[in-house]
Amino acid sequence: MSAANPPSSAKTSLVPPPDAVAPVRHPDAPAPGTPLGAHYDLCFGCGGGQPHGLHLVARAGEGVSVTAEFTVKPAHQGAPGLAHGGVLTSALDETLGSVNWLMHVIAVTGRLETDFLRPVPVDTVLHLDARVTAVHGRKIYSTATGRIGGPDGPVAVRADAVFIEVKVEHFIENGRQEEIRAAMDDPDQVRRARAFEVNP
Ligand SMILES: CCCCCCCC(=O)SCCNC(=O)CCNC(=O)[C@H](O)C(C)(C)COP(=O)(O)OP(=O)(O)OC[C@H]1O[C@@H](n2cnc3c(N)ncnc32)[C@H](O)[C@@H]1OP(=O)(O)O
Repeated sequence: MSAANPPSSAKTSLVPPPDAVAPVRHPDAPAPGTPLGAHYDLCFGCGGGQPHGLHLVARAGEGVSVTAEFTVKPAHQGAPGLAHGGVLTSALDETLGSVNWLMHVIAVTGRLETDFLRPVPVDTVLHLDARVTAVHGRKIYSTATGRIGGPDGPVAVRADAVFIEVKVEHFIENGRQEEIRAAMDDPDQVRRARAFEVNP
């Protein structure tokens, strides 16, 4: 797609087309309850190497779903004492991004639409839940919620998304060489696979 010729809104719809199919869990996907770990140490969403990142921790769920937690820190404020909306959207984006690994697919966010239902104070644990609802070619349709006060608490944020499956070239051609080289040299084989689409 060229930047000068963006897709029409019909092409970026969050509603799966009628011939979309159900997502298929990869046979080697981690068992429900298994922590997924960071896909990249410097990822703003999940990496341990980002001091002000979200440090989001995700676990495999049933089917093609994950659960995750993110604790809102003072560095994540927008209004005094409240989480910034963009940060909450990042937490939803990261959780939705991680669920694609259960299909052993590498995908990037194409479209993400967030509803903000309740304010989220600093120190709150946001309990996230994301699942893939449908797949159509390279398009992956998914949905996520973020609850406060516990995993069964009220929904504070929710999002619907379309992720687009990409090949390793997406990162190699568009990323900075120094980070790409470092990620490729990562001794953790699973993390390397998740970043670069090579089945371990
Ligand atoms: C590795 C895990 C990382 C996880 C981190 C958390 C997730 C992220 O934040 S990823 C970072 C944010 N996202 C990005 O940077 C993506 C930037 N965008 C791009 O690189 C490109 O536009 C990209 C790859 C999405 C699509 O480009 P391209 O590969 O040329 O696809 P293209 O052939 O135009 O479209 C393929 C299909 O996707 C659809 N599509 C393309 N863009 C969108 C969009 N924005 N929304 C919905 N659908 C779209 C097209 O309509 C087309 O559908 P169909 O097959 O039915 O015709």
